[in-house]
Amino acid sequence: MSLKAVEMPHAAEEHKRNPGFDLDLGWLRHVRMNRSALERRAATIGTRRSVKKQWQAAWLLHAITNIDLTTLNGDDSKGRVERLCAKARQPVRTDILTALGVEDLGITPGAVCVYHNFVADAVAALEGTNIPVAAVSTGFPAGLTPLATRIAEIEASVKAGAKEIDIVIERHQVLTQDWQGLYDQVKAFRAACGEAHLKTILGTGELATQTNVAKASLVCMMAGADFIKTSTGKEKVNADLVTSLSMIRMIRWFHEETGIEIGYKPAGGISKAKDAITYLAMMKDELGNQWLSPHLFRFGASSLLNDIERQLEHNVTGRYAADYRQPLV
Ligand SMILES: O=C[C@H](O)COP(=O)(O)O
Repeated sequence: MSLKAVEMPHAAEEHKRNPGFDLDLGWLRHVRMNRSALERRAATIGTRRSVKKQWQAAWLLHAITNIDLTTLNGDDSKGRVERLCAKARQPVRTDILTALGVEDLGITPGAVCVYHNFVADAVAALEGTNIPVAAVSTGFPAGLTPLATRIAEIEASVKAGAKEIDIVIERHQVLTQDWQGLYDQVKAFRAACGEAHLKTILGTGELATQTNVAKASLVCMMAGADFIKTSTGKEKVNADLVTSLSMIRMIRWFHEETGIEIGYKPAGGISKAKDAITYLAMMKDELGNQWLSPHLFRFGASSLLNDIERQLEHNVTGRYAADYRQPLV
């Protein structure tokens, strides 16, 4: 099998960061999302092309590079975080990689994502790799601790070695259309991040409308977000394709107006390899190939990698799952 045509991107690839812009309420007034139109479009994603067998493994290997390998549980421990980091170092069994002929590609996930208290343990466990540690800071998952506490939390996570900070916004600011309040907070979070990249979690399942999702996305990008992310994984409704379309269309619009490429991170409930391929197809169709790179696209996921590894094993043993004959090239 040849996997040469699929470029394996490097997580540390140089990329122009979002410098942030003024809050433009006039632009915000033009933002409207039509849920039925989004639903119609979402229903077509992944249905127009079929992935040939030999490309399935390539797409899945690529998807691994997009994963923020995550553990965010109340019973997390140093041992669990170290096991997760060991998995990040070797995300797929060597015998599977050898059978695929890709043992030399050095495939690793986009980041390891943990609570602040485990950042130092993760950094130590990943020493000698180029896998960054991402921290969920700012009172995750509700984001309702005092602002000064949240800013101090970001600073502490950066000091402990986090290269990426996933913050949560205050959902009520969106529900009451307090765009200035949201902008000011995200701008303060961006300043506290310094060189660390800022991902803004919107908690989309709690934002009531797709227009709210789109407006919150835009405000976060104006305030300097490097990524916009759907969910904490703790809301009742987490990532889905309809919400993803609202967000990535705002990424497209922001890029058209400013020239700045913002990353997208769907998170929560994405656990199947075939869903990963559907998301990649959506990114490719809506934003183009460059948005498949880990510096512009991540899955926030705790169990997706396990399913991808299982599917790769099926692939090398020639047992192709029927529902796996899916979209793409
Ligand atoms: O940001 C990542 C999510 O918390 C992970 O959610 P998951 O456990 O449903 O994959």
